[in-house]
Order: sequence, then C-alpha cells, then structure tokens
Amino acid sequence: MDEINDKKLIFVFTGPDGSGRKTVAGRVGALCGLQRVLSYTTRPSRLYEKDGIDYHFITREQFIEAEQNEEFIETLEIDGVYYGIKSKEIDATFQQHPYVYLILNRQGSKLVKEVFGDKVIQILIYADRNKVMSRLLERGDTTEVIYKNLERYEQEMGYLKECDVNVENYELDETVEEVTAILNTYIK
Ligand SMILES: Nc1ncnc2c1ncn2[C@@H]1O[C@H](COP(=O)(O)OP(=O)(O)OP(=O)(O)O)[C@@H](O)[C@H]1O
Ligand SMILES: Nc1nc2c(ncn2[C@@H]2O[C@H](COP(=O)(O)O)[C@@H](O)[C@H]2O)c(=O)[nH]1
Repeated sequence: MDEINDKKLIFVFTGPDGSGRKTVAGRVGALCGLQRVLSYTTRPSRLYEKDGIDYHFITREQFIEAEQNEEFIETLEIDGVYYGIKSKEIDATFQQHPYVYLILNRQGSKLVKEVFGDKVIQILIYADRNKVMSRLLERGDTTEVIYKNLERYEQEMGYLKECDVNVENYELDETVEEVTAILNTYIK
C-alpha cells in the first residue's frame, strides 16, 4: 500500500465538451493503466450513454442527500443539472491502483488541483469549434445540447495555459499516441 501512496497520481482530462476527452482518456487510460473514477449526475442519460460506464445517473433527491452527507469532493451545477465525484471512490480506487483519472470541466479540475496539489496532472484536450460541432452532430446530440456546450467553449479553452499538458485532438490515433507518451513520463 505504501508503494501506491508514494506513486499515486490523479490525471484530470479537461477541455471543451465534445473535444474528445472521454474517447482519448479511455484509450490512454487503458494503455497507461489508469483507473477511471466516474462522476454522478442528475442529468438524464443520452441515447448512447450507459449507467456505470459514462456516469452514475442518480435522482436529484439522491444527489442532494449525498451532498448533505458531504460525500462529494466537489460539485458542479449547469442549468439545473448536478455533477459530482465522491471522495470515497477516489480513496477506494487508490487502495487498488496508483493512477486514477477523472473527466471534469475547468472548475472541477481547478478544485481537484487545489485539494491534491502536485499529485494532479491536468490534461486539456481540444479541437476547434467546427470539429466539435460536427463530432457532436455525428454522435447524435441534439442541436440544443450542442449549442449549450459551445456556449462554454471559450471558458473551457481559457484554462489551457494552467494545464500541465494540452493536446489538439484531430487524428485520434495520433492524439492517443502523443498523450500516452507524455503521461508515461509521469508514471514510474
Ligand atoms: N480525433 C477524433 N476524430 C474523430 N472523432 C472523434 C475524435 N475524438 C473523438 N471523436 C468522437 O467525437 C465524439 C465526442 O467525443 P467524446 O465523447 O470523447 O468527447 P467529450 O469531450 O468527452 O464530450 P462530452 O463531454 O460532450 O461527452 C464521439 O462521438 C467520439 O467518438
Ligand atoms: N466539475 C465537474 N465537472 C463534471 C463532472 N462530471 C462531468 N463534468 C463536466 O460537466 C460538463 C457537462 O457534461 P455533460 O456530460 O452533461 O455534457 C462537461 O465539461 C463534463 O466534463 C463532475 O463531477 N465535476
């Protein structure tokens, strides 16, 4: 266990919605041996999403109860939808794996950095607005969801300079290769 405690690192994938964070993080995570800690959300699942894979989908009442019990390390509200990561799940994952990863927006990434300091590596994945829009359309998101996401584009991109790593995601295989090579420099 001491060996895990010495090595433990949290890789936070951030960046604009639709830039490909989840796809890149999933592939890099598998290649680098990172374990994902999933967020909880009160948002209804989208057609392509699965409970326990993309998020833990819970009711607003369940979220509020967990929040009152101080179970979340941080929470986020966007347009009446709540998101959060449970501290206990980060701790439990660290009992088994030295390296975990999270997918968070700018606010969550910043807060996790404040809590865990230099144990946190922030990786911003990005693509231009047009790419984001076309990928989300192809994924089947509604135009309403896409326009809501794009409203946050500049804000999320504005975090680029504060991240340890930033990679443009155009050719997926190249992005995965580049991010994997960088993350391997952090993993001993
Ligand atoms: N380099 C790429 N080239 C083409 N398509 C990609 C690339 N990277 C990701 N995609 C596709 O773009 C879509 C959005 O990717 P993904 O879900 O990983 O993004 P995200 O940033 O996690 O977005 P969100 O937070 O909205 O779920 C997916 O359908 C994914 O398969
Ligand atoms: N700070 C946090 N941000 C989170 C969390 N879970 C997801 N997110 C981010 O929210 C937006 C919107 O997500 P969507 O899936 O509804 O499009 C996106 O940037 C996510 O990465 C969390 O627990 N904390």
